[in-house]
Amino acid sequence: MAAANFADSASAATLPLAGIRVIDFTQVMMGPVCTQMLADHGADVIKIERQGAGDLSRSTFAPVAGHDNPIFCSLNRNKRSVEIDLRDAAQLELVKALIADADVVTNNFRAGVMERLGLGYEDCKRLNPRIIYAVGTGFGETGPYAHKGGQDVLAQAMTGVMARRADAAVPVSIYPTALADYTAGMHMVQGILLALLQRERSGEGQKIAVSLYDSMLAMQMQEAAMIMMADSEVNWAAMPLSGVFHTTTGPLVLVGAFKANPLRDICAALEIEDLSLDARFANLPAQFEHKEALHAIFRARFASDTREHWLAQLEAQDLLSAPVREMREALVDAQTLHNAMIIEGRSSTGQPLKFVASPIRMSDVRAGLRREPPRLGEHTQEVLAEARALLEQAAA
Ligand SMILES: CC(C)(COP(=O)(O)OP(=O)(O)OC[C@H]1O[C@@H](n2cnc3c(N)ncnc32)[C@H](O)[C@@H]1OP(=O)(O)O)[C@@H](O)C(=O)NCCC(=O)NCCSC(=O)C(=O)O
Repeated sequence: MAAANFADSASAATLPLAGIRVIDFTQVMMGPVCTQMLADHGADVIKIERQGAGDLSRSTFAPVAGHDNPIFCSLNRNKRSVEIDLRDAAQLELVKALIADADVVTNNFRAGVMERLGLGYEDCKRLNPRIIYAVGTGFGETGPYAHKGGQDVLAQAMTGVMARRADAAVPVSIYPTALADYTAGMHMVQGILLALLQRERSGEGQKIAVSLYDSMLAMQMQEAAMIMMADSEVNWAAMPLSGVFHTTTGPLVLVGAFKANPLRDICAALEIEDLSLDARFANLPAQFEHKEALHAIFRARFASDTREHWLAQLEAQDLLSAPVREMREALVDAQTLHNAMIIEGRSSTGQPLKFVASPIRMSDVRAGLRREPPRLGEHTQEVLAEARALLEQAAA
């Protein structure tokens, strides 16, 4: 039962993916973050879960298990949950009836799992030539690592992302969140939308595949081109006019870039002589060479006053700068609230639900919370009745 403060379900019909049905075999993060984006924007996402345990993220990491686990909740709003034993022939037939009538099938099992279940792309295409079949793996469906279990941190480790984080005091934020899962999940969304568009013209579906590994390589497109085309490493962390600096009231980050003479402007903000006139710091190569001397001057100035003071000074020079802060602060920030980035509801058991909203803003519609994250198997009877009706219809 939906709580009273949920978005009006009638408004779902106005969302861009209204009428699109997704049979969703995904679990943990890469797949669920993709299908939540589809669900937020109006798709009917039917989440197929293992009997008894369900999605691994119902029981991972968080202190609360099951339906109330915030990790699970953050990835599974606006979906229906069905508990199914895919090894049971009768239940598998019902799932196939759903696929025959659906638009999209998604999974992020290890390569080969869906084929062994009789639910590979060729099987699904035979059931429904219009089906769009989206696969997320760790490394690829074939190739030397296809058999390995995939996980976010492994993809970051193997593609150079982790190696880049050599020093915590740098203006690059990498690793300590599920970058690979989120990126690959968003690539999966894009692949599905592209295939939906192409289906408009061709009348046929197709398979799209993404992996954690490829997404991490793609994310580093600039650094990769520098290595392959100029045999040079871009080290954003070492940029001489950027860095994290400590003030009397907390750290700030300064990115001295995208200006004609950022060093002159930094000096103006710090109210010191213009160091860009000093031969040691006159150009970028010289600034690299004497970075330690430059940063010693910056550090001493920043340490002499408050963060608020220095941010105002830097902003007055239109220098890119920001406080370095905890996520707790960002979640209640005026810009976060202004952007409507938090959506709230209350579950049917009375649990407060509070999530980060879809970051995609559309001028005519706004995705919201229509369904609470489902209890395991909450919609089993309802969805199986729909599947039986589809089977009867097909037989008639
Ligand atoms: C996450 C995994 C390592 C989990 O590995 P496993 O738990 O060993 O699962 P597998 O995918 O290998 O296989 C699932 C098995 O469960 C069976 N299975 C699944 N669903 C059902 C149902 N409903 N009924 C019956 N049986 C089922 C399925 O047939 C397979 O059996 P068999 O056929 O007998 O094998 C892997 O799925 C994987 O590499 N996925 C791709 C990359 C990925 O998404 N990684 C997690 C990202 S999240 C992340 O990084 C993070 O949050 O941290």
